[in-house]
Amino acid sequence: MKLHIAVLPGDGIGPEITQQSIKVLKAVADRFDHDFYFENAVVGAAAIDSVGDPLPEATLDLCKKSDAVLFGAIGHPKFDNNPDAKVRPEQGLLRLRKGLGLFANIRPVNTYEKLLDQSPLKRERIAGADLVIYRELTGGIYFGEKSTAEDGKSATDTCTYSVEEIERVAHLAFKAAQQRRKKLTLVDKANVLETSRLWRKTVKEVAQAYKDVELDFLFVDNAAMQMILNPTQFDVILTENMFGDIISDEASVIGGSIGLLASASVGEVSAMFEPIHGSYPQATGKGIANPVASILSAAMLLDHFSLNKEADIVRRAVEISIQMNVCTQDLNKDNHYSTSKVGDFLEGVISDPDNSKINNENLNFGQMTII
Ligand SMILES: NC(=O)C1=CN([C@@H]2O[C@H](COP(=O)(O)OP(=O)(O)OC[C@H]3O[C@@H](n4cnc5c(N)ncnc54)[C@H](O)[C@@H]3O)[C@@H](O)[C@H]2O)C=CC1
Ligand SMILES: CC(C)CC(=O)C(=O)O
Ligand SMILES: [Mg+2]
Repeated sequence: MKLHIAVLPGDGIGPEITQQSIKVLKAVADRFDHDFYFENAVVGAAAIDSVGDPLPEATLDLCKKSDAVLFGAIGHPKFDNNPDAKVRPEQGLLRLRKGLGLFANIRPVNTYEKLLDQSPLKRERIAGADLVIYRELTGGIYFGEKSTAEDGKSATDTCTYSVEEIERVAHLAFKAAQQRRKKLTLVDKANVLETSRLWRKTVKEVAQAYKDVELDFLFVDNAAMQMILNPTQFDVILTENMFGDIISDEASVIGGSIGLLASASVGEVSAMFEPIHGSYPQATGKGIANPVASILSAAMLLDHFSLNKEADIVRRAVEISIQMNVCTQDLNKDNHYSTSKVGDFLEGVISDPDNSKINNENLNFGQMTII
């Protein structure tokens, strides 16, 4: 398959983790005879520094004409520490999501046996957790009108949702639930927010077309608690933009590190693949950032184009690296590997024509024979 992939490394650890995903995708392309073409563009603080705009037109154009976008992360402390800055890196990401119509952000959360004791949560609470968050991505309070009073003494952000915005992401979430354990939990704050009441009403109506899916509801404050107390109760979580942003970072604690959590942002036309974490500025250039969230996002890219065998191999390689402790310091304190060494290892596993590691029973996971 021929794929043109726009690469937007962004800021902080963005470039170093994205580089590992490209290594992995190139290894996949070599092994399976695909033609993947990569073209870079600037976004975020890097784009503000170079052209004064966090999402230059050329970047958006490249993304629009590419088959997919691989996104790193944006954000820089010089903006985080300056509330008066009018032009900000995060605007680049929000405009990109809006400009590409990426209304659904899909964030899978699972556990690895080897890491069950790495989580601050007890093994028995998290073992078997396997959920996916469908986060609405182009509406809600992040995109509503904002203002600050002239005297600087008050500020406003508005949260707006339309039925259509809710319906389109809800359909995707219900379809995902049908392919999984057939349970969908809507997370909202319908006891307080008008928009949440619209979500409940609309999602109940959408549910009529998915009678095989059990629908339940949780207020977001309770959901935040349940995520930690009993994450195995969840299958598909559907929620609005800001709640999804928050509970997915929280959910990353289950797996052991936010450096493992991947996502796909999809719309009618475009698709972008991005780790859920940010630019982790403290780690920039130190080789300590976990590249796996980005690499698993690349696996979601492969799935998006129905390259499921290829995506499985990438996920399998990640399992092997975790099983063999080939991990960055967030997961392996004593004997950690650098960001690029983890990438090299995964590239090696994927490139091995004999699948010696992939098919090695001693590595102790379910059988998967790659032909
Ligand atoms: N999608 C994006 O580009 C996002 C950008 N941001 C931006 O990133 C900057 C930093 O924000 P923070 O709140 O510190 O969030 P962050 O996600 O960058 O980092 C929070 C913590 O998570 C851990 N972490 C994150 N990525 C990791 C990785 N790959 N490997 C190992 N550990 C990792 C680190 O302990 C870090 O201190 C800000 O400017 C923020 O606006 C934040 C979230 C998402
Ligand atoms: C700019 C932020 C909305 C990015 C973020 O935290 C996310 O998408 O998870
Ligand atoms: Mg976030």
